[in-house]
Parts: sequence; structure tokens; C-alpha cells
Amino acid sequence: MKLPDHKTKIICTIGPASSSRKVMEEMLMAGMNVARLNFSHGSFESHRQVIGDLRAASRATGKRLAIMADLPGPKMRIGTLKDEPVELKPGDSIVLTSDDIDGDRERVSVSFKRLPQVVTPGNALYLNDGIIQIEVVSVIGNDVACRVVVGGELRSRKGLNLPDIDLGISAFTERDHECLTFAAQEGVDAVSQSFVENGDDIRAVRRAAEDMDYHPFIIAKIERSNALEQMDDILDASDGIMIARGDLGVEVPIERIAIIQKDLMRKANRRAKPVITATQMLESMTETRRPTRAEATDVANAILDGTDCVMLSGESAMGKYPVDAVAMLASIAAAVEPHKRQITVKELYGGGDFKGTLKPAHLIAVSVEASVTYASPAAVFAPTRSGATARSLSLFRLPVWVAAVSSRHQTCQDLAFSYGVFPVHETGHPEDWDAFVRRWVEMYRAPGDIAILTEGPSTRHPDAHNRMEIIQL
Ligand SMILES: Nc1ncnc2c1ncn2[C@@H]1O[C@H](COP(=O)(O)OP(=O)(O)OP(=O)(O)O)[C@@H](O)[C@H]1O
Ligand SMILES: CC(=O)C(=O)O
Ligand SMILES: [K+]
Ligand SMILES: [Mg+2]
Repeated sequence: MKLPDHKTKIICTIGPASSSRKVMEEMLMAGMNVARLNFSHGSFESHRQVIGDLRAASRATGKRLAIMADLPGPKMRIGTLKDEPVELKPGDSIVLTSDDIDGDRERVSVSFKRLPQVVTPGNALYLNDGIIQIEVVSVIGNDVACRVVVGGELRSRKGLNLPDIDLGISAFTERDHECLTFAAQEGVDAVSQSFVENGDDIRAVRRAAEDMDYHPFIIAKIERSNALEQMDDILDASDGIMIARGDLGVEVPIERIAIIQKDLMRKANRRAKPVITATQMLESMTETRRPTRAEATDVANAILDGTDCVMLSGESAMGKYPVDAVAMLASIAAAVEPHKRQITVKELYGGGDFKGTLKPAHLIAVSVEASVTYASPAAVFAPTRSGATARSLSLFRLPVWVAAVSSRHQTCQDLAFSYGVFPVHETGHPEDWDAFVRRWVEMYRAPGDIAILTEGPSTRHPDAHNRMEIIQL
């Protein structure tokens, strides 16, 4: 067996292009770690089928895979179109209506029934990830008459954004609750909530899940401008975040995305919460076999800046080259990671004076960081119950794998989102760590003369001390 060549985790949206077992297996072999199901599309029946096939593909390949349910949130969309695509040109008139109709180039339905009440003439609306811009001319009954400002191609169920308008709705909708119930029934590992505005939106998801005795890893999707002012609260409430650049790039001026992205990564890294960079990472690979130079560089920079995961959307859901796109992310990651500087404790905590403020678990992480700087261990072994120990080691972006050993299946699945963490599911806690470490190093042929083992208090040994052990191999 072989350890992956890349430590950045790869998330792939599953859609028509990747719904066959064969493609799923190829994507796993190419490096997919997490499969994302977008509940804005497809039926529960189709998602159930996909979940079954993904699990079968994971068993067949022996590759661990976490499944993430992406809840739609209060995203507004247009309805279906009779004929598509529809080409909109500047100056064209188009009506958005809350009536339930099959749309055409004159009149298109919208999922948000209160649209006519919340808009006023002059408001700018955006369609299809902001590619098309329209302006409200007048509101008559259920119809909002608009004029096309920037044209483009429109297809069924594309998104509608109203960046400056307060919709007065919570992020966790009735529909999300239905999707969450389905995810709980299917035992989906992780849930991402769209259009989060504050920590309460995430707490609502967590509470609803707990009421079902369901404990998924919960990701907050950052894609609204007001979420940016609530990041401390959102990070406290969530297990990780996604920089959802598709909607974010419409909701805030696109020229600010780069700085926002870097800032979000720094904040998430500091708290050891995994961060996902999403949307248009290899967009051109939807149609062509090679990415653009700009895309390859975008992926590289996200990794250098501190992303844990890179994500494919349309590329793997409906593109021509889903497997090539995964392979491309994996090879960019493998090429870039050795150039990523290991993070020092000083940098992590902003260079401030933190003497006396670090907890024992932090001190262990600091010691590991120092050891890896001066030696090249085969791996760092971190027994972990909740995954917190492994995540606190991950944030140093060590050049060696953190083998996170846990008896909890959910913890292993959660760690699919963490950079450089290789989850190892061990039902019985190993009695003989020395033998366990040797076996693992041998099995994966991990090079090195030593291995590092960390251990802190556990439920079995609540009085144990935090310790770091050097195992001579
Ligand atoms: N389960 C699915 N069934 C059919 N088509 C899908 C499915 N999932 C994704 N797609 C297609 O792939 C495209 C890209 O997927 P993506 O997840 O980025 O969705 P999106 O609609 O752009 O937006 P968002 O992520 O904000 O919900 C979708 O617009 C859709 O056309
Ligand atoms: C992924 C997603 O929802 C976005 O980029 O908007
Ligand atoms: K979604
Ligand atoms: Mg979005």
C-alpha cells in the first residue's frame, strides 16, 4: 500500500458526469477524499443511489471516502426553461415571476415567492453566478419586469442573487431540514450549510441534527457579505468553513475575493478548523482536458495560502473530464506542497507573547513541530477521539503524514477534511503502540529512522499526561 502523493484533500461534486461506479472508482484512485452531493439538484432517490455507489466504490478501491451533503439554504433560483439555453442580450426585456410556469425568453419563474415584494425599480439582480446582470424596471403583481444589462446564456435552475437586498430569512430553511433528515437516514458524514450569515445559522443545523441523534461534521459556506463580519462566531459554531466563491463573487465585488480568501484561511487555520476553497478551481476543464495557467496557479496559491481542501464543482459534476480534473488537482498539490513553508508557532499566534497561555496539547504540537524541523520521521502518530489532536497538528502543515488513530468511525470521516492527516480506524485501542507503529510504517513503506507518537489523556486513561515519544525504527 502507498500513501497519497498529496496532503491537500480533494472534494468532488457528484453529478451526471460522475454518477457511474466506474468513474467514482477512477476518481478515488486519482485522489478524491470527499464526495459532495449538491441537494439543490437531483432527487432524494437519485442521491440515495449515488451514496450507495460511492460507498461500494470506496470498498472496492480500499480508499477512504467521506460524503458531504450540501444543503441548498435560502438560495434563489430560476425554474425550468422550456427550451435551453436561452441567450439574453443587453437591452432585452425579461420578466421574473413568482408564478409557477415553464420559462422561456420572455418570462421565467423564480423559487423565491416574495421576490416581487422585496425588489424596487433600479435594483440590480444577477443570474447564473453573476454572469448575467439585469435591472428591475417595474413590479406588477407577481411579475418583476427587468432589463438585461449584461447578457449571457441562461439555463434551467440557475442561481439568482440579490446582493444588496435583505431577504429577512434564516439560512436553515424548511427544505434544508428535509435534506438533513435524509442525510441522517443515509448516515452522510458531513453537511455544509449554504448562505450562512452568523453562528446561529450553524447552531440551528447542529441542534436539528442532534435531535435526530445525528452528529455530522458541519461546514459553514461563506458566500454572503454579512457573514464576513461574523467570522469569529461562525468559526466557533462550525467544524470547518467553505470559501464558496461562486456566490461570494456575486455578493461582494469580485476584485475583493483574493484578499477575503486569504483572510478567511488565516482565521480558520488559527483555530485549527479545516477550510475548503471552492468553485471554478479548474473551470475550463469542464470542456477541455488541460486547465488554464491561471487555474493551475489559483490551485497552487490556495494551497500555499493554507487551504485544507480544494473542490471541484461543475468540473466533476457535469464536465467532460471528471477524472482528469481530480488527477490535475492531485498533481498540482503534490508539486506545490514541498514548497509550502512549515508554519511556526510564533506565526500561528501572530508573533504575540503567548508564554504561559498554551495548553499542554498545544505544547505537544509545538514539540512535534520542532522535532519535524530537525529530523525526518516516517510519520507522526496521533491517537485521537474527537480528532482535535490531529487537527492541531495538521495546522503546522508538516512535511510528513499525521496518522490519526481513532476508534470512532465518525472521527476518521471528519479528518477527511484536514490537510496532511491520514485517518486510521482501529476498533480496539492498540495496547502495544510500538508494534502498531512499526507495522504501519512497514505497510506504507514510509521512509524514516524514527516515528513520533503523541498521546494525551483519554477516556480510558483520564489521568494520563500529555507526552511525545520518539520511536526508533
Ligand atoms: N445531482 C446533480 N444532478 C444533476 N446535475 C447536477 C447535480 N449536481 C450538480 N449538477 C450540475 O453541475 C453544476 C455545477 O454544480 P454546483 O454544485 O457548482 O452547482 P451550482 O448550481 O452552480 O451552485 P451551488 O453550489 O451554489 O448550489 C450544476 O449547476 C448542475 O448543472
Ligand atoms: C459552492 C458554492 O455554493 C459556491 O461557490 O457558491
Ligand atoms: K447547494
Ligand atoms: Mg453557492
